[in-house]
Amino acid sequence: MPERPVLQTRSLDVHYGRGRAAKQVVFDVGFEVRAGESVGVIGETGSGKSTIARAVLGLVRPAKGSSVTVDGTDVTALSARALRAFRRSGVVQYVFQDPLRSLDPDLTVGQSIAEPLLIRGGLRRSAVDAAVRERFEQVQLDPALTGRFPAELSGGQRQRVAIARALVTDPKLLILDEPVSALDSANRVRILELLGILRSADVALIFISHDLGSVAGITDRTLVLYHGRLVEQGETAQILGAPTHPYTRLLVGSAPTLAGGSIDRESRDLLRTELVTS
Ligand SMILES: Nc1ncnc2c1ncn2[C@@H]1O[C@H](COP(=O)(O)OP(=O)(O)OP(=O)(O)O)[C@@H](O)[C@H]1O
Repeated sequence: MPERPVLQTRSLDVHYGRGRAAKQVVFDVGFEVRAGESVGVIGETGSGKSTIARAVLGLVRPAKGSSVTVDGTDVTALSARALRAFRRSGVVQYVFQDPLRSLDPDLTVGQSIAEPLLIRGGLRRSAVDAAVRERFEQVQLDPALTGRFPAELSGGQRQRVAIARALVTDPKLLILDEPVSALDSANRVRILELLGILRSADVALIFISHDLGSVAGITDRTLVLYHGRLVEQGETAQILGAPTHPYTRLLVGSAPTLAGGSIDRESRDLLRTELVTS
């Protein structure tokens, strides 16, 4: 394993809004992800999972004193222009829950996969085409689909295209935000298998999910967020098998309800009582 983590956050605080309207949603979050590692991020709706991902991409500005270092660069210290260049470099890529959000409906899927390389520039057209073909193969898509538009594909195929597009810049860090939750169970399994294959490719993965079964299947370590705070982190088997924090115990105990996106009111009330008294 290389010495330097691909991602390191320290004292990460994020607020939304300004002045009196400012609301802190992430508090003092610190963690690392290394090359080849797959890290799950779990926590109920609104716990700050996507906000942390946005901070890694420089889409939200963390508070002073926070640091988010990606491949040796502290993104919190970059100017707006340098941040755009950082995102264009493709060192970090983000896959959304709904691939229709990340794919341009007016581009064929082949064009969509090529786009990040064309934006970054510096490659001949033949090299771009070869990279698109290679990624199609890597995500096990039929090459005959290259000329189709996103609307002409199934949800599972579209998510493969979104993953291929994310991989085409050879990212060091791939953030997957609920990548399987919009899919039916057969496609969900296929995409998880695919992500399992990608794990060996030395890409660091962050896998944000409500589905603890998926997290158990493809991550080495897991971070547990509760109201914007990192309450527990460790090996996934330990976190899901023998959680120590009361919130994680509740989350794991109510796993089936989490599939719906949020724990129920009764559990939440119980949790509050437990946390206050723990
Ligand atoms: N652009 C925004 N402006 C103001 N508040 C926001 C914004 N985006 C998110 N929030 C708030 O920040 C908190 C954390 O939201 P975030 O989307 O990071 O949670 P999450 O854990 O990813 O939730 P989910 O599982 O529903 O995606 C929530 O209270 C949310 O309402």
